[in-house]
Amino acid sequence: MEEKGKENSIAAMAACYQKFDPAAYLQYNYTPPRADFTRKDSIVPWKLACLHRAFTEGDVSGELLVDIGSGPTFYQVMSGCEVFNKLILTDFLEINRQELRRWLQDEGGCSLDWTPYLEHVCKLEGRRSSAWPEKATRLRQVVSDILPVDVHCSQPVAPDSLPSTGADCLVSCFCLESVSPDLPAFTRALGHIGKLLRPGGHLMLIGALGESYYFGGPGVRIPVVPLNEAQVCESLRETGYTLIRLEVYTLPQDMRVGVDDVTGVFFAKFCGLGSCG
Ligand SMILES: Nc1ncnc2c1ncn2[C@@H]1O[C@@H](CSCCNC[C@@H]2Cc3ccc([N+](=O)[O-])cc3CN2)[C@@H](O)[C@H]1O
Repeated sequence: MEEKGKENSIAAMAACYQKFDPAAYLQYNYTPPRADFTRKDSIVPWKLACLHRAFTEGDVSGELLVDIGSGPTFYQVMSGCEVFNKLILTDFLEINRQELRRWLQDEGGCSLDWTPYLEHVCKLEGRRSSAWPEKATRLRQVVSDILPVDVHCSQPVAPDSLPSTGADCLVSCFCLESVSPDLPAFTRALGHIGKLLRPGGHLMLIGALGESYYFGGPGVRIPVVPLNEAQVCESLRETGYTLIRLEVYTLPQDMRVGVDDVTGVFFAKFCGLGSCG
């Protein structure tokens, strides 16, 4: 696609996000049935289990974890916040960065109660679920910044906002495929964020399979580039990542609630350029 065409399709995607509604988005995806902690086959417990295992199996370490495209959610860093002493959250929209700030400042007015998530991750860690306030304190302590990000820029975050050596680990959930007009744009975005990672660092990626749209609020239909597992792995291989593990969740019928046409979710753990370690 010509340069002008690429710019136009990315600008059109950015325009879709101007009506994104964090509260509605959280309601659609982060409440039952998709976030039902009493059900083994609910999506959110599956994602939290993947993240817990990936962060605690011994090969992931360092100082700095960066979450790319945090949206208005924290679940994706509730395991990583125990491993890293510094955590940077990022999002494209100020409205999402505000939502993150509201919870971090613990001043009330948040759109979602994260307590059941904190309790569940405590249990995954072998702790009592009543230890959730300590986990909330830990998460609030390690978050050092909430930055604007644009994965379509060759430099997705402001220069000097990360150490020159890069992040030790990146996590990104449901972002790249939801902001890329097509597969080449998805692959380019992957390359852009890969430059934020130190050699041998790790990338944890959660994304939607077979999704062509989702609702980011009432009537806010946002296009998504439909991906299958092979395309995800090919894009990551092209970008120089080494696959450590790929896990796939297929949505049961009652998890298809009309807010998107996603058929599956993938969790992928990768190691960046250079030796894994
Ligand atoms: N250029 C950009 N660079 C970086 N971030 C950007 C950019 N543009 C927008 N953003 C930022 O990226 C966005 C991230 S939210 C994207 C939602 N992804 C789709 C949605 C998610 C979801 C969740 C759960 C489940 N499930 O089955 O449980 C399924 C699904 C599938 N549907 C948003 O925060 C925006 O602010």
